Amino acid sequence: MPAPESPLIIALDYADLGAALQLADALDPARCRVKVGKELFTRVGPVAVEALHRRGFQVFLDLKFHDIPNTVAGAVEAAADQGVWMVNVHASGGRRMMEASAERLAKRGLETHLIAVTVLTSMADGELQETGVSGSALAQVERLATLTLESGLDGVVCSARESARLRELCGAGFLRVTPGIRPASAGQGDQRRVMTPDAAMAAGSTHLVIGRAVTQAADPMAALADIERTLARRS
Ligand SMILES: O=c1ccn([C@@H]2O[C@H](COP(=O)(O)O)[C@@H](O)[C@H]2O)c(=O)[nH]1
Repeated sequence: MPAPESPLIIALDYADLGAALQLADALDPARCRVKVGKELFTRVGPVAVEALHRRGFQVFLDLKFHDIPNTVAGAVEAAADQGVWMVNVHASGGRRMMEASAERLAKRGLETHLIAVTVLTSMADGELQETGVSGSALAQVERLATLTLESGLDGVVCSARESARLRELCGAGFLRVTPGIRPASAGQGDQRRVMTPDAAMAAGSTHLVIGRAVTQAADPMAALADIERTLARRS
């Protein structure tokens, strides 16, 4: 299956495999990728990834590993052994953790993209400061993205609000995978640093992660088609 040109990654945040596959079966693996996150993976395990691979999807395994270097490198290797397209760690786990993970993949010649979460898109400046970070979310994202680049990873998870700055800081080839995408008509829910799909692309995001705007829509496929139309108008 050739890689989709689309930047869209649909987050299959479901509590059971049946619901996730029901949506996956309505999606076209030539037109989007899918994301398996903590809820589905904790309930179902690698079976979810296998079922999506059988359907031809490239899978982003979004487990955001955060632990000591040896443990995270082992988990990243285990994800890559499942053949996932992308896996991630928390950049706040530090340089040695990220380097160990990137080196583990390189040593085995595994082509899974490895990226790092900078600051969760659900956090605004005030909430971040409660955790002991004194500057703004943007300053922390810049710091962690630079560390991620220096540690040899392929890109970051950030908000689309930071995409333009990170393209400048880390180069166009450094992936900017952005959740917190909200069509103009959608509520922000628990997300804080949000952007619309077209604004996110204009800002320089390389990939857009979209969950509830599609999965919780009354008609998920119509919601997705609307997003695709918005993006097509840009090109
Ligand atoms: O900073 C982050 C990192 C990961 N996510 C994940 O993306 C989706 C977003 O879902 P929506 O329903 O579109 O809000 C979800 O799976 C998160 O775990 C994120 O939102 N922010």
